[in-house]
Amino acid sequence: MSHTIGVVGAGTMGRGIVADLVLHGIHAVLVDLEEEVLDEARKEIQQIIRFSRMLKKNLPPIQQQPILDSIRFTTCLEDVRDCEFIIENVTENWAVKQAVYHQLDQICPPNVCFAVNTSCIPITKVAAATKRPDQVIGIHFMNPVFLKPTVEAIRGYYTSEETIAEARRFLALLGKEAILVEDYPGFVSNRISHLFMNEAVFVVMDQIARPEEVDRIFRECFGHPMGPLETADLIGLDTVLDSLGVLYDSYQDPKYRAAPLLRKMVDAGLLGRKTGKGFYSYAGEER
Ligand SMILES: NC(=O)c1ccc[n+]([C@@H]2O[C@H](COP(=O)([O-])OP(=O)(O)OC[C@H]3O[C@@H](n4cnc5c(N)ncnc54)[C@H](O)[C@@H]3O)[C@@H](O)[C@H]2O)c1
Repeated sequence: MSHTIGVVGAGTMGRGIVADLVLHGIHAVLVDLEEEVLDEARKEIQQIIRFSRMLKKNLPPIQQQPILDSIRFTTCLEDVRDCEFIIENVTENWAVKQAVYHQLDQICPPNVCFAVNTSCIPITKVAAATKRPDQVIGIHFMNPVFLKPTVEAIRGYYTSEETIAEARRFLALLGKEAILVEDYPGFVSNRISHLFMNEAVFVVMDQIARPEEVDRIFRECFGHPMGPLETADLIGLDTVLDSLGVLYDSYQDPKYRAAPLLRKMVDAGLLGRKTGKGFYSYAGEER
C-alpha cells in the first residue's frame, strides 16, 4: 500500500518535498492558502520532476501524469486528516506556525507525528502548541530537496525515541538519512550559515566587493559548492530575513542583526530565485 504524507505550505520547500515524495512513489496532500499558489506549485513540481531525471540517475522510473495524479492540491487543511505523517513548511513566522499547529492537532489522529521544517524556530516551542509534544520533531530539509541525501533532524525537549524512529523510517523511504541534533534556535546549520549570509550582505552594502566576487571567494578559494549570496537567493531573501529575526530575538545577540541592505531588498520585492531577482537575475526561471 502506498504511503500518504500531508505537506502543509506549498512554497519553495513544500514544492521540493512533494516532488521528492512522488518521485519515490509516495502520495501527497499539499495544502496552501490560495488556489493560485497551488497552481504555481503544480507547475514547479512538474519542472522539478523533469530536471530530477537529468540530475539524478538512480531515481525509480516514473511517468509524468500518474505521478502528478498522486498529489492532491488543496486549500483545506482538513484534507490531511487521513495522512500518516505531516511535514509542515509554512512561512517562517511564529504566529503563522502556531495557528497551523493548533489546527493540525485537532484534525490529525493522535498517533500521527508532526515534522517541523523550520530554519530557526525551536521545536520545543512548536511542540508546546500541540497536545502531542512527544510526537513533534524538527526535520530541516535542505534545498533542492531531491538532491540532498541528508537532513538535520532536531530533538525537541519532549520528542520521544519512537518519534525519532518514525522520522528515520519516513526519511528512509526518500533515501535520506538524518543527523540528529539538540534544540536551540537555528540548530547547527542555520545558526552558522545565517551569520555567513548576513555578513556577506554587509560586505556588499559596504562596497567591499560585488556579489559575484563574494561568492567566487567561497566557491574557488574555500571550495564551497555555492557562495553565501547565491545560497540566500536560493533560500529566499524574505526567509533569510525572517530567520535572522528569530535568531536575534532568541539569543538577544546583536551578531544576528539583519543587514539593512537585506531588509531593503525584501521591501523592494527582490526575494531571489522565487521572484526572478535577488543578488542575481534569473530571467525566466522564477523559483
Ligand atoms: N527556503 C529554504 O531553503 C528552506 C530550507 C529549509 C527550511 N526552510 C523553512 O521551511 C519553511 C518554509 O519555507 P519556504 O522557503 O518554503 O517559504 P515560502 O515563503 O516559499 O513558502 C511558505 C508557504 O506557506 C504558505 N502558508 C502560509 N500560511 C499558511 C497556512 N496557514 N496554511 C497553509 N499554507 C500556508 C504560504 O502561502 C507559502 O506558500 C520555513 O519555516 C523555512 O524557514 C526553508
